Amino acid sequence: MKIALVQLAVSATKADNLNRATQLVSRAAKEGAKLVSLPECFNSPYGTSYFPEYAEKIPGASFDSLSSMAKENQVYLIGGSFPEEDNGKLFNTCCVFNPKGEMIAKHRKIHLFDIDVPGKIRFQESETLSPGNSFTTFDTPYCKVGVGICYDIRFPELAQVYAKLNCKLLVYPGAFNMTTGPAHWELLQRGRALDNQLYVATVSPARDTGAKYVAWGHSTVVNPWGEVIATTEHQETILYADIDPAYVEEVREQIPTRKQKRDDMYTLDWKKS
Ligand SMILES: NC(=O)CC(=O)C(=O)O
Repeated sequence: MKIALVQLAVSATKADNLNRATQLVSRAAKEGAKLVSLPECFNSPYGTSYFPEYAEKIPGASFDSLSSMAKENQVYLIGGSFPEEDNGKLFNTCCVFNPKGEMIAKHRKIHLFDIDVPGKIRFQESETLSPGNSFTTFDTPYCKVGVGICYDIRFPELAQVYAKLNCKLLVYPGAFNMTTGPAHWELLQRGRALDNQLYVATVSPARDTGAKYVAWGHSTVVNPWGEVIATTEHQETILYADIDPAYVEEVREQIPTRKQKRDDMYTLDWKKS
């Protein structure tokens, strides 16, 4: 399965973001991608003050555009994320569409990005957002896919649950920054991929040095062996990679850690379906 990660240059103008996303998804499909992903906050700048202003209901205008992009281009589309308003609460939400344009999954960021690194970065998503409470997977003809958003990648248990649910590819739309990006972005992806012996893809917005929150960029794909098989710098681009579900099985047979877990000593316990 050829996948395409759209590292979109996100501006403060929602209509421009939607137009650029439409063009780039169409270009990715013409290049043969079967699954395309947009980045976190693909239609608004990333920041707690922007979330209330840019929030939309689901369904709504951005939802409709994403649905059309998937249908017109006959692709599975992971719609990055946008701020969602529901019953007076805001969420950082990713909608996933099948090639008919139907929504087949919706992920609300489970782990909110609340950090304070003195002198570097303080960010408190919980100032305006509420967390999601569900796991998100969907089926394609090629393999099952698990979805997380950005900070979700820091929680190995989530990736482990997805691996147990038989996902062979995890996709994280995400916007790391100039402090945590160089330090942790690739390391986390390789860790999640190697621990769970599956593919991990991350999709960042392009870097805008004039923005309040400067994204690291560097959208990347890591294979089940822990190798980076595709990556890029920080400009707007489309990153392509081939996902081979048979290779996941091959690696799992070669190094059978999944069968060697000591369930008599520890188990992964999850409380939601
Ligand atoms: N923006 C995020 O949600 C996460 C992030 O930047 C980090 O974990 O670092």
